[in-house]
Amino acid sequence: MHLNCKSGNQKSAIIDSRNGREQRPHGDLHYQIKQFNYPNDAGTSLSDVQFDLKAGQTLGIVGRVGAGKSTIMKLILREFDNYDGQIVYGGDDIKQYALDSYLPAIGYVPQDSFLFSNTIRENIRFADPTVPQTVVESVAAKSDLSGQIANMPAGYDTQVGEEGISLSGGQRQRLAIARALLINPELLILDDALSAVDAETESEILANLKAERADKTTIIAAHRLSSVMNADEIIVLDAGHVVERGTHSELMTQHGWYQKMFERQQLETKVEGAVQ
Ligand SMILES: Nc1ncnc2c1ncn2[C@@H]1O[C@H](COP(=O)(O)OP(=O)(O)OP(=O)(O)O)[C@@H](O)[C@H]1O
Repeated sequence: MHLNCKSGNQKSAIIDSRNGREQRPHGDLHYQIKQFNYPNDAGTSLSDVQFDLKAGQTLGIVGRVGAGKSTIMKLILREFDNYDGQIVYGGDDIKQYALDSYLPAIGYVPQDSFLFSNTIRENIRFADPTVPQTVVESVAAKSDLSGQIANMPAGYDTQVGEEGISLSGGQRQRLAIARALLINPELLILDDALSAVDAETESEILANLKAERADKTTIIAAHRLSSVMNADEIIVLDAGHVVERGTHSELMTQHGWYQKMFERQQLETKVEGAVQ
């Protein structure tokens, strides 16, 4: 089972490769989708989406609501196989890997993650309950959650979920990132996973990830453009197409959606700061 797969998604019948490659994918990720339509959906959800990422690089994906950001990730996560195109990771088509080897190498953090009725510690080390406390503390620190846990009634033994305290949206997101980091994923996918975290905390977490994951790949989909501005490449999607691409500074000279949206968000941040 994939650690963070969204439940309830309509899935096509994906086939686990018999005699599939039983190896963790690592290295370059080549993504080339000519076309993808959801089963039973008349519209085209992705069309001509292409990018290449080397191990250690970060890709940012932005665009309006429903542009297709999550759909890009779903294909990497093998939720659907019925696309025209190819995704090659570590030299092999992702369909050639055994799912049990492939999926545990990917840390997927959605906007909302589930929380078990259990302690903070067990929630973080869900993927491997034998992991020592030092590792749990280390991933909590990288997710900027240590200080918050220290202030909870019983620290890492604090019960959360139905029978315990409830966490704020930002705390839940940080816990989900800690949970994903525990498996030291080759590819970390943050799918609007920092939306409830304030901008300052977000930049601390992103700086930690950059420092700690020098040879690992990260994909960040976000509405807040500050989440992706330090990415090696940013793609702007609209209705399943890539309409702009480049680094932050390149996109800021293109006078397109990215530049306008970035300036608008900067202004909103200033106004909010002045009101507070
Ligand atoms: N399981 C599904 N079946 C059919 N259509 C879907 C499914 N999931 C998403 N879609 C459609 O595909 C398109 C892209 O959706 P997607 O969730 O990838 O967008 P997004 O850019 O991630 O949006 P958001 O910013 O709201 O997260 C939308 O039109 C959406 O309605």
